[in-house]
Amino acid sequence: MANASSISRSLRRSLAPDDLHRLLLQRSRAFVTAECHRPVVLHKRGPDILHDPWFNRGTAFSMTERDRLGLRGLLPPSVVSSQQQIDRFMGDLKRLEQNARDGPSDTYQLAKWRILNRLHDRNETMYYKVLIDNIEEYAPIVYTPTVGAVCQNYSGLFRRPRGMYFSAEDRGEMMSMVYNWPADQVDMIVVTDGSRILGLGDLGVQGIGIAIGKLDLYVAAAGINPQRVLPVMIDVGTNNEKLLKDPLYLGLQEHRLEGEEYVEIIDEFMEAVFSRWPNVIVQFEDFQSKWAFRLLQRYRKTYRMFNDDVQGTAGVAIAGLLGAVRAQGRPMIDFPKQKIVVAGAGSAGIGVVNAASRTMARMLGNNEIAFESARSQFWIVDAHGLITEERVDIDPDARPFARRKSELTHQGLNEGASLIEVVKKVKPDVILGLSAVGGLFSKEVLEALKDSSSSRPAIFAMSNPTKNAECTPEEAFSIIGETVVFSSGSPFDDVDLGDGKIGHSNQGNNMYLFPGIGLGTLLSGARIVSDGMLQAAAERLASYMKEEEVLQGIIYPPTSRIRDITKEVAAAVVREAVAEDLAEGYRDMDARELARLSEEETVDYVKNNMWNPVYPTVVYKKD
Ligand SMILES: NC(=O)C1=CN([C@@H]2O[C@H](COP(=O)(O)OP(=O)(O)OC[C@H]3O[C@@H](n4cnc5c(N)ncnc54)[C@H](O)[C@@H]3O)[C@@H](O)[C@H]2O)C=CC1
Ligand SMILES: CC(=O)C(=O)O
Ligand SMILES: [Mg+2]
Repeated sequence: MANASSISRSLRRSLAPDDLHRLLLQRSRAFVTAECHRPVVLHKRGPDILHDPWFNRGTAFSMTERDRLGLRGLLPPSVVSSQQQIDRFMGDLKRLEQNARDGPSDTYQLAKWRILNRLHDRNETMYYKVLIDNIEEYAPIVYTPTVGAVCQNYSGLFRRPRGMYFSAEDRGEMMSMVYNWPADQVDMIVVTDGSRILGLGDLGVQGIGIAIGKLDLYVAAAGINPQRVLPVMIDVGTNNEKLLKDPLYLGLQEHRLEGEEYVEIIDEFMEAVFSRWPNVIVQFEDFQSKWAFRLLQRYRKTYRMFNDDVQGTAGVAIAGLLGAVRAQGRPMIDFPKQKIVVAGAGSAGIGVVNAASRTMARMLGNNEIAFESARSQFWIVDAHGLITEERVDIDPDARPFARRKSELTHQGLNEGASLIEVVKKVKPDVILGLSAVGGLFSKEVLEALKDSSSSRPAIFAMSNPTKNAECTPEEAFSIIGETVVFSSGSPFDDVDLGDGKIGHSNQGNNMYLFPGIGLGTLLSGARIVSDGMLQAAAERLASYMKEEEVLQGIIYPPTSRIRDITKEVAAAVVREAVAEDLAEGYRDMDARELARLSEEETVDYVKNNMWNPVYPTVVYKKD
């Protein structure tokens, strides 16, 4: 490389002083420029580059660099300039100052999330030890409600990528891209397309936060090895106009793909991950309802997968509904007599009604009459009011539960009747909200519930995050009184009812089931996740609660017991997989050995296979 000193003596002599000075300056500029552009030879690829602060440039890596360096899929799809990176960082910093001046809000929770996230980046073992030992305090940070705010602010909070991103631009590349992930073994994938994150709507690529949060619980509650989990975002665009206009948004800045094009991308993703990791389990999370049902039907008989919002939520709701029956001092077998009003007919609401009516029907004899009788115990109200068979363009998934014309006259209700009217006329034992509408169980609705035919009406305000809860426990206990059984999707504190009495606030969230469903499927080696396995999980959660607890209105365990309950749920799933002849075994434990295990031995087997956050002995071996 030429430098200033390489000007020959004869040339120096032949030039006028000014010309020589100009030439020297020119040459020195050229030298500096050439030095800056000299390629840096890297001896690492993929994640090792992203974790090296000297070489990492995050989202500013161009697409060709991502391909050259094995980074495709390890970063959100948008390529940004270094100035945009700085703008994003400064915007985030300023927002924090602004919020702090306005008083405490999500900011305080987000600050905790940032500190935990930094620990997660530095030392996974320590991060999970902190999380497991303080799960009650930190589950609301890494999971709902704070994870909702994290997703909303993701582009600002983004520092270091976690997980994989498959975008519409990666069509035809996924089969090779999966090899950019460093781990040869992946047990659990949580995948989202960001189209319905909690009750916050379409957050596009920013929804990756929910997949990360769910996998944190897989590690903390189920003891899945953190080196074998993979959060995934499938970015097919977003219909969130605000994000589309945001220059700092990290996802594809185009509207969502629909129809067959969309399905082809998800198909390609499934083929790619199962081709590299044939034993992986894929949990679908927070897909908008129309795709949630369709993709579940498409894959559930061929792949080890389940949809948490449809199936996990259903199981948790069933366990809680059975708990509410017991809280009335009645046996679980009385469940089919409960009248249940459900607000919300999306993936979660319909998933609950489907599974709960099947549970009732089984208790009634599992025949056609039983199914008809079970169906008639549910009233579903959506954004357009009560769903009846007179509904024009009725959603096919809701159709089986539409109230019949003959029943309507008898009940004095009409198509589209409001929630208040329905509660007044039906006098339900339970109202269950999966509507994503905060405050939907208004004072009037709660007043109407006072006329419930139950001695202990139950309220499930299951929508997330906190601001979307259909009502708060304070509202429920103050309006209905101490008899009410209350649960919510995001955590609330118990309510002091005076005279030493406590109004228990249960957390009715699928986090009590999905970790055990995943772990049980893994340890049984079941090729699919059957209805029976899901039912076994729900029943184990229901029976986990002791009589004296449910009589006090405690229908779900506290988060502090989540590791223990997950172990029990996983063992129930393993046993059901064995009973259904679906289990193919795991590592040394083949199907025959699994079948020989007693109930107690199955629980031990699960416990022994759970990862614990302890530093392993590390030794150096030369290649
Ligand atoms: N606690 C838990 O474990 C879980 C909670 N959820 C929560 O459930 C909520 C809904 O989830 P999806 O079903 O997937 O969403 P979705 O958007 O598909 O469904 C929402 C439903 O609520 C209905 N709705 C809207 N306004 C209403 C109103 N004023 N009255 C009655 N119904 C109304 C809509 O018509 C729709 O049927 C979300 O907030 C989500 O966070 C979801 C899964 C698990
Ligand atoms: C808990 C959960 O899965 C949801 O709110 O979507
Ligand atoms: Mg969800």
